[in-house]
Amino acid sequence: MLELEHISFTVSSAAEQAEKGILDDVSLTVGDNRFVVITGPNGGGKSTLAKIIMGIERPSSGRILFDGQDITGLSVTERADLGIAYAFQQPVRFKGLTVSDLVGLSARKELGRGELCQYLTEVGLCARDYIDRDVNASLSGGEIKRIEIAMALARGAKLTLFDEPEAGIDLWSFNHLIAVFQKLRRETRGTSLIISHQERILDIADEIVVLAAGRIAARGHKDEVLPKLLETGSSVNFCEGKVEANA
Ligand SMILES: Nc1ncnc2c1ncn2[C@@H]1O[C@H](COP(=O)(O)OP(=O)(O)OP(=O)(O)O)[C@@H](O)[C@H]1O
Repeated sequence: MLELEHISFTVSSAAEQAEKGILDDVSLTVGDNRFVVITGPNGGGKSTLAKIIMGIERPSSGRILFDGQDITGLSVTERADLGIAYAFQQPVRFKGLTVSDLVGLSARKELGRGELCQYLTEVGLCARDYIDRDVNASLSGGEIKRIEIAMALARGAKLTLFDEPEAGIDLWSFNHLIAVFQKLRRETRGTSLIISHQERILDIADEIVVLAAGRIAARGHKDEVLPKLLETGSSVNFCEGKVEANA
């Protein structure tokens, strides 16, 4: 279980010569084997929250507990050892490594060729064409993205964070991606915490969290939150950090 307790994050803004609040008193509990989607307007603080959960950024105040253990002061590596994994919004390209090296490294165990192929096929890549390919600039953004998701699947962490997995992939691959997430949810392969703007990903969620202006504006079962987000007549007051339906 992941518990965020009163997380705030501020940075010093040189331009304004003042502290800028990015996250403001965010508290959130995510149970085991849940499929939770965090959404909200650009700049609302979603990626920052993901980085704080990963250990890339430290909160200015508040605590993070994972399976009851306070991990606020732990490094990225220590958190990875506890079972927290992350698929980046802009995946990194590694020169000199093949796709199979990366997926194998991610699994942290020896993977047979069959297993490697299975992970690549799951994300819509023809395994034969990619398995021995170098991970370099010749791969498209969408291909890199799918390799990154295959790595996350191979890792099989207790908690996997996906930051805008839909970014930069075409419609065909997107359909595959939806199928991958549906399968992930069906097979309850650990907890998935997904940052997304995509309605079809929101629609798979057990729970939707709306983060706006650094605060949790709405949170609940998708059947409750999604209609409010989609309602044509709703007044979505993201700036003040709340989502409300018109009376
Ligand atoms: N280190 C930093 N220094 C200054 N401002 C920052 C820093 N990190 C994040 N921000 C600002 O905080 C806000 C939230 O950024 P964040 O990337 O978390 O938003 P987001 O909800 O993920 O947005 P998007 O949907 O566009 O990806 C943005 O205005 C961003 O410019």
